[in-house]
Amino acid sequence: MSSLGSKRPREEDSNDVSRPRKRPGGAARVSKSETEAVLQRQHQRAEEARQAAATRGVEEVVRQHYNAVPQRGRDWRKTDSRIKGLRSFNNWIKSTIIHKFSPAEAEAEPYPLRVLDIGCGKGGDLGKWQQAPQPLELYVGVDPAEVSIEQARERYKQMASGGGRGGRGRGGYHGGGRPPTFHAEFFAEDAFTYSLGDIPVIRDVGFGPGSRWGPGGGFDVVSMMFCMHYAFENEVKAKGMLANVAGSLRKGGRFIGVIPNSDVIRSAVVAFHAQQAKNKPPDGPSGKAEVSGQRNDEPAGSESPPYIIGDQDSGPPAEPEANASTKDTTHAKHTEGADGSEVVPGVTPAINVLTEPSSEVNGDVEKPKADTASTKDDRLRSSPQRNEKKDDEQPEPEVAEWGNSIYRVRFPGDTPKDGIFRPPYGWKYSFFMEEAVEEVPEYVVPWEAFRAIAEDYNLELQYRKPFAEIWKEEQNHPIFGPLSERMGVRGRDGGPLLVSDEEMEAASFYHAFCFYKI
Ligand SMILES: C[S@@+](CC[C@H](N)C(=O)[O-])C[C@H]1O[C@@H](n2cnc3c(N)ncnc32)[C@H](O)[C@@H]1O
Repeated sequence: MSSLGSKRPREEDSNDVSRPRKRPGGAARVSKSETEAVLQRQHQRAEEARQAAATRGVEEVVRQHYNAVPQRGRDWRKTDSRIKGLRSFNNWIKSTIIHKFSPAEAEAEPYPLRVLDIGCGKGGDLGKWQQAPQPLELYVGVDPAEVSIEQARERYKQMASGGGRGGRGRGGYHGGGRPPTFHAEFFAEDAFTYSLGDIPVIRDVGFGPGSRWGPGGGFDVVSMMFCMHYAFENEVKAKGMLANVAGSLRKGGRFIGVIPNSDVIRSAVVAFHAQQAKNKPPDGPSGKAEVSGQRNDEPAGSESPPYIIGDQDSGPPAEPEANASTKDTTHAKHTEGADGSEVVPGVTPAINVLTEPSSEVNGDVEKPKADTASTKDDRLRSSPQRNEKKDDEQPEPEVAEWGNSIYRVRFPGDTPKDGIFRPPYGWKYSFFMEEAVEEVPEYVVPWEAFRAIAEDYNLELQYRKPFAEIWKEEQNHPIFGPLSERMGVRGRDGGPLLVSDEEMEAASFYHAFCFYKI
């Protein structure tokens, strides 16, 4: 498997072979120098382990987290889950996006789809693809969490043996019921670091940049549900991810997905800074460096270089991040803009001001580091206690944090005052979602910057919408309306919404998108 960026880490053979213990009393014959040597080796090993843990990549943290998420049965998810409304709603959104963007282009000649699901997890979307309006012939699932991949394989096998539940008549779009009509393969692979062109079935279908002289990829749809934000740790990963997406798609193919909405993040961050300014004593400077869309590694006051797409070291222009309501028209360019202080309608997260150890370096603000997420305990440290300042202590910087009893977002350090994240990579926050995500590091995907970079890969924006708007627009659709009832988003016969306000606020953190490969 070739690497897109770095070299594949080799799995070292474990040297941890237990030796037989010395018999009792044997220690007495070990000399002092031998004991010292053993202690020194132990010390060295402990130090190596500490260093390994400190440098453990974010991908490793994410992989381990998803591997450890228990697989719960559908009955549990439908009855015992505290967030069953949110689960149903998110599944309905995914089904709707899959349905909307995998129709036959030439209705007269429908052909079976080839779908690549990057970050497929435990195969939760297999049933949705089974129920897509256009039949599939091939589904390829890729995810670095090998336990999840095994569970996805098992799920497909169960579907193939007719063991799935639900189906169109019983539970909507996410069960199966009928054996799948398509062939499926699953691979444990990091799709941001390694080229997917090395996976035999993907190579067979077709993989490559493509040009007007030759073919590109052979997939009709690449799907990335709740996954792409992990790629924005750095430029190499984000572009590695895009090279895999674009390399897999045929001309005219679609790239669909859902991710956290940077407009929501920006609104929350801007509101946080506004609150900070209000709390500031009226006289005198705060002494705090202001982060206002300037690269963190530049001296304060220097001008940002012009943004060149694809240039390793350039950030995007002070991006007027798009208003999230792009028109749903094929090939429509995303043109709406919004000023930096806009708050996404209907989504004004409550901001908590917590304190955190300083990330300021020499008056400049250090960009969030790509290290592991802070622990839940860190997160729950109460602000009043930490605000107790002794006279000789420097005031601790405060960090943006918001959420409710279901979800929580928290930046570990400073954030740009205008909510514009430049450069567009590496803006880490920790994310907690009840029953689903335990304090995993995620990265802001600054939308306009991402859209511009995607164009470099011949991916043109076709659709982008926040979840809440999708619900508003599609709830009475002749297909998606009844589907929402079958999936438990609302009661039967146009009954009440079964998603609580807190669940809807958590869902409103996300938006969905579709790009078109030109
Ligand atoms: C929130 S889960 C979503 C799973 C599934 N798409 C869904 O919607 O239910 C995010 C998934 O992204 C996967 N992921 C994280 N880093 C990845 C990478 N480098 N390549 C591919 N998948 C990745 C995780 O392992 C995890 O399964």
